[in-house]
Amino acid sequence: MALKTIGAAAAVALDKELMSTGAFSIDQLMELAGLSVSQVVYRVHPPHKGKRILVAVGPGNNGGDGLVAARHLRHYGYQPTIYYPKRGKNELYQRLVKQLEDLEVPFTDDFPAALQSADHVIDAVFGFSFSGEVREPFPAVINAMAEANVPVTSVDAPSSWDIENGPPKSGVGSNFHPDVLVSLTAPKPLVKYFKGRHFIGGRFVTPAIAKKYGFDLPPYEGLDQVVEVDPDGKPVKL
Ligand SMILES: NC(=O)C1=CN([C@@H]2O[C@H](COP(=O)(O)OP(=O)(O)OC[C@H]3O[C@@H](n4cnc5c(N)ncnc54)[C@H](O)[C@@H]3O)[C@@H](O)[C@H]2O)[C@@H](O)CC1
Ligand SMILES: [K+]
Repeated sequence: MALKTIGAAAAVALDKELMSTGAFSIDQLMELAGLSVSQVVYRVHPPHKGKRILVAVGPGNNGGDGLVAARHLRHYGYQPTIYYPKRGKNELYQRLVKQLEDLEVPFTDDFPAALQSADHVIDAVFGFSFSGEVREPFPAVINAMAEANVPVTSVDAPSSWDIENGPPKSGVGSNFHPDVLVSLTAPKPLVKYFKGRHFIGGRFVTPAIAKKYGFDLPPYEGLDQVVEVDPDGKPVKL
């Protein structure tokens, strides 16, 4: 049995459908996506392994998931730091920033320096709308994550990877292999190039939507917002 995936165009259509006929707001979906990411970090990197979490935040909704995850992690007792060089003008992003500021979560302009004192990194730079070559100021961030001595958890996609074809053959991102991936809603085709621990999150999909887009709902247990799966898509029992 192969792991079922959805391509970039299907991911965009599914997202739109949830927010139109599905009657969800973007805030709700982003909150649940970010909550999933925070639960994965708690599982793979519990606080006793080190509380300093550096979050690389991109300009779109993938970045928004990272901002939400950072807020939850702060409430779990971690010490997140945010790198957010291209801030979205959308008021949703501004509210997420305000919520972090009110929790006294620091923001940094120097990603490589912040990485020196981080215990874990969250890559929330790009998700399913990434395409082409990585533009400034993100090449240095991708390179730093590729060479990090601490584990990296990528949100929805390893940033800089092509959603269908995985890591670039050369240049920025060609050596970026994060340790952990949280696929939101459903895995994207790039998962076949990913070798680390793989989780599925985003516990908001109805059985009808999953059927329409041709994937299986993960067998979430109890209160969990995430399921770890093996390369065949079978749940990993802890
Ligand atoms: N239904 C879902 O699955 C949900 C998805 N969400 C998140 O939303 C993400 C998709 O968000 P968006 O569509 O806003 O897009 P992304 O966050 O994937 O990225 C778009 C941003 O990156 C920039 N960008 C694209 N290619 C670039 C390049 N080569 N160099 C530099 N910048 C580049 C674009 O200008 C845009 O600002 C998903 O991956 C997921 O993380 C959640 O927030 C909510 C629910
Ligand atoms: K990402």
